[in-house]
Amino acid sequence: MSTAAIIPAAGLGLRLGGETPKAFREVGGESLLVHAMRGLLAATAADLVCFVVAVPAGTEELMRKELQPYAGNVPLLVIPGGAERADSVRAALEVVPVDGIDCVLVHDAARAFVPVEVVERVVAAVRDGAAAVVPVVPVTDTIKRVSAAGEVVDTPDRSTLVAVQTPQGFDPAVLRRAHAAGGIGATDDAMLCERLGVTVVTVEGSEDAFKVTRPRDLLLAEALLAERRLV
Ligand SMILES: Nc1ccn([C@@H]2O[C@H](COP(=O)(O)OP(=O)(O)OP(=O)(O)O)[C@@H](O)[C@H]2O)c(=O)n1
Ligand SMILES: C[C@](O)(CO)[C@H](O)COP(=O)(O)O
Repeated sequence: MSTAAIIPAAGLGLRLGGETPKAFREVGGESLLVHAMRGLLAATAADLVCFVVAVPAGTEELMRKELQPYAGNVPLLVIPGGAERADSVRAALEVVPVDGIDCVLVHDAARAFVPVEVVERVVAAVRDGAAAVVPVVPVTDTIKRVSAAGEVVDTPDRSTLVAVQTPQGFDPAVLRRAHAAGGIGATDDAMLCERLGVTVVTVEGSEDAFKVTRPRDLLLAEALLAERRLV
């Protein structure tokens, strides 16, 4: 059986700023898009990659041809994104084949530097029978719930909190059912599965799987790549 990887990369990157869409911002001479794909391919965790991108209509095939050399023989799909991240993932689910695929990874292009071992842990957990799997890291700040007025409502016990990353791994049928049920405000795909009552399993993530969101994250990404080149 095979693994299909969906790489949501169609965001506007508003918090990052700049003219170039976030997924195409380069770090170490390569785009976040390519870095993200490399991480999945290094874990031999993608037999098909579907990029969901924000490019001018009709240029998807050109983008696919530009990306294909980085993917070797792994077939690529490139499709336009949707208004929200969940819409982009849902669009990918409509083109990713059903037959022969027993694991779907959904991996943010913005989390371009996820270590191979995290990807491997996610895939292994899906292959071990988990319907939904998320990589997580401990929370280091105290997190408080606040009211609309900005007043603290309560402080969840930090030991019960984790920060969730990608790639998230799924049984394809469960992920499709979760997206079909939909619901607004889902900031990750696991959340849609939770709404169906699906058990979501956690595996150890990594600080290196941070999400490039703000300008300072690009500095961190450059430092991370430099560090990796030293070892
Ligand atoms: N409509 C959208 C929104 C987001 N994404 C992707 O989902 C991932 C996580 O989203 P985020 O980090 O929020 O990216 P942006 O939405 O681009 O960032 P911002 O909120 O700052 O605009 C990114 O790889 C982004 O490209 C997507 O494919 N389609
Ligand atoms: C999917 C995600 O990376 C898990 O932490 C995160 O929810 C994406 O949020 P964003 O606001 O779309 O960056």
